[in-house]
Amino acid sequence: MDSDSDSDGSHISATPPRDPPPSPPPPPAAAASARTTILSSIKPSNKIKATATSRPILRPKPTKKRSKSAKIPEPKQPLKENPPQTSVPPPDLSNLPFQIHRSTHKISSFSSNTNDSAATLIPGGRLVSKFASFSKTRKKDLKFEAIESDQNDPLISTPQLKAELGDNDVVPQKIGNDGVNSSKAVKKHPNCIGGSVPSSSCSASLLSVKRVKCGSEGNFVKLNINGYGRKKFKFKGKRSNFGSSSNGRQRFSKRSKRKSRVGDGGEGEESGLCDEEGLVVDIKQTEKRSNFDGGAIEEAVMRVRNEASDENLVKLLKLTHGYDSFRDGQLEAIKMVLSGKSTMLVLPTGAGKSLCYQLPALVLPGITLVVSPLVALMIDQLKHLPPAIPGGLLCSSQTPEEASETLELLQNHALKVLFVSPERLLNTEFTSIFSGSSLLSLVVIDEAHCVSEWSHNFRPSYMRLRASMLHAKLDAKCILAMTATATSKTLHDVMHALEIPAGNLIHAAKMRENLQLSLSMTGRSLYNARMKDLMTLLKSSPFVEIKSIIIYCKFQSETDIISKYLCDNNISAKSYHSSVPAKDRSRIQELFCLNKIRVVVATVAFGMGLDKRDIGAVIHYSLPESLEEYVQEIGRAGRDGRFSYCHLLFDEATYFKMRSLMHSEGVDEYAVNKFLSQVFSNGTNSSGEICSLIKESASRKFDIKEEVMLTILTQLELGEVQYLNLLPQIKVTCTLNFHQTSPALLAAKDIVIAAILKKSELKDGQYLFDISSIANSIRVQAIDLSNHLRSLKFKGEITYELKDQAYCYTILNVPTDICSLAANITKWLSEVEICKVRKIDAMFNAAVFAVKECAKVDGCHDYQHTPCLLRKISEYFNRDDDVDIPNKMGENSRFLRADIKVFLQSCSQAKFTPRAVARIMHGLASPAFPSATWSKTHFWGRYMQIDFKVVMEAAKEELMNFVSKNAAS
Ligand SMILES: Nc1ncnc2c1ncn2[C@@H]1O[C@H](COP(=O)(O)OP(=O)(O)OP(=O)(O)O)[C@@H](O)[C@H]1O
Repeated sequence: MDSDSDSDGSHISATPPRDPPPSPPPPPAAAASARTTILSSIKPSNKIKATATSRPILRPKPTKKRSKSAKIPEPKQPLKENPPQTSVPPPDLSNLPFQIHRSTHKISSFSSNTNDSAATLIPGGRLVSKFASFSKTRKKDLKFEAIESDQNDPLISTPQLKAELGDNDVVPQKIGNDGVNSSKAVKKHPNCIGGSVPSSSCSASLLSVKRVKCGSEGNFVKLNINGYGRKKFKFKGKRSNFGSSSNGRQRFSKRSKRKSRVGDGGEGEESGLCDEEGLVVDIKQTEKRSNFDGGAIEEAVMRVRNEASDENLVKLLKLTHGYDSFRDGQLEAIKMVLSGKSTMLVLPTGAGKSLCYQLPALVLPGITLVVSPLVALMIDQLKHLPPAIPGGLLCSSQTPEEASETLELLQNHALKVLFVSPERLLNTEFTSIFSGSSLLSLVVIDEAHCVSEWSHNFRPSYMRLRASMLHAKLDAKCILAMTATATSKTLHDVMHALEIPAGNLIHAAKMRENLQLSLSMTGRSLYNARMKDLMTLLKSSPFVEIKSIIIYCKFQSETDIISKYLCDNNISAKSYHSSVPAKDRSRIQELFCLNKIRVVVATVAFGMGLDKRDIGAVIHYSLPESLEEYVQEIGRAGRDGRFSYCHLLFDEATYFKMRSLMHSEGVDEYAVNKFLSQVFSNGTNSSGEICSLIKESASRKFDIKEEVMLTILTQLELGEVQYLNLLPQIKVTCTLNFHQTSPALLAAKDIVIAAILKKSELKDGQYLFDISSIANSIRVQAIDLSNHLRSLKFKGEITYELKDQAYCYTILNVPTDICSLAANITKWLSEVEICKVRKIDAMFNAAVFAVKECAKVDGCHDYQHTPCLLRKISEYFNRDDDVDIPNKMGENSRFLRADIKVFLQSCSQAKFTPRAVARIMHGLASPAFPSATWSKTHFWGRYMQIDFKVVMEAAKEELMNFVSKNAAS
């Protein structure tokens, strides 16, 4: 396929040229003058009002009392002392599932040794190692902007905060609660909070956890994720054991989520310090930790084991987490799990789902395995484990040594909680640890909606998480599935896959009541208008007073433009998306958490695993893809229980663009057919030979996105007939050099090297070979071969480079009828595509309803539509997903067929499918038709407003005409 040619004839069309591209945002001066105009009309009202202009202009309200300049944002005051200044009556806080307290303490930072990355913690209070809080999101694809597959990528950068903030930002002198000057506040992994952790012996006996032998550096596991800061953790200052805080050494620890809520629980105000990963350190909590009574916990655990009564559980909660009571749904979920019942738990964002596995993990005899979709999330959750619960994680970025250290801890019963990605379950070495071992007590599926293709965030790797597989491979006795956002259809699907009985659903997904939802619609394609509206919004009350804001955008380019625009207008802002280097993303998150950046302008990549409690506003600069995404993102605001503000700016043009994007993963039966033929081209092989499919080239060849290929492969493994067995993905093309021993000598004592010499091609003195074919020739797993090469490299014998990430599998059954299999798979994928389109339609319709149709009763007024949006959200989550949602798409255009015809003539050398043509007409890039080439065509994105299916139908007809004409001539 010649997809790189852009025909000269593309300028000929039946329609006039498109609108000119949007002009850049106004210069700061212009914006400033606009601002002056707006400010001159300030009225003492905080309501958002429309001006006489056609575009809604949001008027700022003067700040009643501001003690500091806008540059140094004030910390929010305690709610009780300073209720939000809004015309909307503050919510009835007594209804909140938690009490609200605010810190009046100064936020400051402290120094740390930041170069090490780490991850596993074991009882004994040693910091096993430490890691940065953020990982790289590899995919640029919008849909998966926030999703990091452990299998695929995530680079975790190590923060260099001290260097980045400069010494001024470092607060090295901290006086411990015991009065001792702990001049070096050494950063610790929070799951191993130095002196504040209970005595190891108590913890170990309590949990029947064996202490692991440790070297001079203590119980240490290195986890230098993805090579960042690949240094051993160097402990600065005197290391203390569990309970050693009693020796007078003050420890600063990251404030865990539960710590922050200790303050909430009415135990006085927090003392907030920020550590270099941006998490607040709470001295009071550290005191709690140092008072941590392992013996008491052990007794409380025993009592719960004897009788899981409310009283016993509350006592345990108090001892482990410091909370006085459970929140809605928690106690019920914990009791279900403790009684061995698989449970589906739906709680809103920030409602405390983690606790529902943390306590059972402590009480249950075996290990709790937590499957999580993002490495960033795993890290976050590991950090927030209470000190009594030793945890670890396994991810693909670890070296084999690091991973085997964690595995050793696991097998030695030194871990109670282990975080893994779903891809880990492809690893038979890993799953074999559990099968038939009774090692595992509980499997937790975090973000369980990812299991369902009807969710807003379906992950192919999550498909693997079916009860049958979990029982068979892991010997899982009990499953806890958790999510904050799932429609009835998604829930049904997840519960079906995980075999959770309907009666075991705990659904307390009522939205938090401290979020005020407002929205405004901007004029069509008025890029500048939207930008100005945003600026006006930020200069208006209540946003002008808010010190911590996230602005969500759909496109990476938007985040860069907006953050620059805000900076030009004296608002400290940074853009955040998956193309920002991992290290910079880490830094941005840190600075945001330190309140050194007021606004983060981000794609969906930002937020997951972020527990910044004082985010006062979330602004959507463009429409979220679904109400699920909207709910998830606004859920970042107001985690401290304070009144917080969420504004949605939207417009029709962006809706059309995004609706088009919902079709970007669709596939044709033709492509699926070709793909399946390639997958099964090797036929069955009883010896279980490894087949591999290089992701990038296959994706281009079949014009199917990588994520979709994986979905198909997973379906082939998990469908009614098991056609294949997926193996972990690896890079298959290897270029190798020998260094110490001669190749022949090494081959004589190493079977792998012998095979390489036999099967590789010698090119410029380097040996070039395919990992899977070498593995097949000596009948080892590809992953084992890679590990073997790694160890030879470690010994200095060889160096090598790997490239070409590939899907690996073994074929179990070859389908008798590939065509009907392809038809079935395509039908299923097209239903998924329709479902995504419905989701964005539902989002758009809810927003349009609020703006245009809301009768402004029940408390809605001006731009503020909390009641009606909440109603729409609730209806959406409770109704059947299959209902058709009216949409604004055009049914046809009289120029469409003519334009397609001209386009096909002008690109006669390229091979198109109807979908490929429709994508180009909708301005959608695909692996075989990249935007770098095809966006140059005159027709790119011209028919975005015509329903994709209609364009595809027209393309099909024109292609048939074109082919028959060519055949005739
Ligand atoms: N019973 C409780 N009392 C007080 N605070 C609690 C309680 N349970 C949990 N919390 C706190 O609530 C916060 C949010 O908890 P958690 O991170 O588990 O929420 P979540 O439901 O997983 O949110 P998300 O869906 O955004 O990941 C944490 O700071 C946690 O410590």
